[in-house]
Amino acid sequence: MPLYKALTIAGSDSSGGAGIQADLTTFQERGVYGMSAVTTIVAMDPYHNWFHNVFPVDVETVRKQLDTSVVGVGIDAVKTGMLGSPAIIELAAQVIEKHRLKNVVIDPVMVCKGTDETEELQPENTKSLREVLVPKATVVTPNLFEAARLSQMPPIQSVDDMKEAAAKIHELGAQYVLVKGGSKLDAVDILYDGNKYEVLESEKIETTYTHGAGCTYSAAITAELAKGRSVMEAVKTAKAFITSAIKHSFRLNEYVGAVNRSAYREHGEG
Ligand SMILES: Nc1ncnc2c1ncn2[C@@H]1O[C@H](COP(=O)(O)OP(=O)(O)O)[C@@H](O)[C@H]1O
Ligand SMILES: Cc1ncc(COP(=O)(O)O)c(C=O)c1O
Repeated sequence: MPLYKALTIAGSDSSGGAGIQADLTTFQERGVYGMSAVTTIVAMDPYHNWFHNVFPVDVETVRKQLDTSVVGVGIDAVKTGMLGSPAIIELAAQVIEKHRLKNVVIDPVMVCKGTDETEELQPENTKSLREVLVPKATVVTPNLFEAARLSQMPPIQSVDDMKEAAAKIHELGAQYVLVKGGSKLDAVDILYDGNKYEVLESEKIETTYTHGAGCTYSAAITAELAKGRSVMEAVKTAKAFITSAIKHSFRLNEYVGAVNRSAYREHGEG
């Protein structure tokens, strides 16, 4: 069997549900070898309402990690998650450009579930994401909040708004835009390639245990692209994978529940 390799450039989620922990376990579930460059460390405060503290890693340390996988090993696909600072966003864009990386999935993480989702964690990153990194994406995967920020639209409230946002984000230079409706818009996602809107639907699951959903979804897309699948095939497989992971999600504590990345292997789509 050929060995397919994927890289995640993302934050570490100390609670294990999202971030690089989600990405590497998803790569494993999808049969792809995973490597990582840690950009930030997120710690949740168990004494103060699960408050998220974000500790950035310095740019040179990120650069050395990227050299390890990109130059030292070689990769078939890459995804970015929480990047921590404009300097790290720019570094990721430079590495993609310099090494002509293919199969680039940009998950433009701006908020964490379990926090107030109207509160953007690092607003200074949005400008760099729009201008520097999104244009390099094979696929960019914003949720509703992130799609509004990237498209500079007011809050997104309908599937038509999602389509409008997808078109505006496509104009930034991304090849495909995947806007995720999530629990607010009936788990409908819109995939736009500049010509056609594909509507991806799944059953909406009544749960708040969705920590790690976005990371897991974009990591599954990345793994499928690493194996040579088309964007459409990759997104369809990843949608089935994340729907099963949400269906079988579990409680971590009084604040949060995480998606279950072994669910698709254990239960299929059921
Ligand atoms: N309650 C739910 N039931 C089914 N699918 C969901 C639910 N919530 C989110 N999803 C789906 O999970 C994937 C990740 O989306 P979302 O949770 O919006 O990402 P993020 O973690 O970036 O906010 C998308 O396909 C979305 O439509
Ligand atoms: C390091 C890191 N990346 C990404 C996220 C976003 O996670 P989700 O997949 O739930 O949107 C979080 C949320 O806590 C995080 O801690």
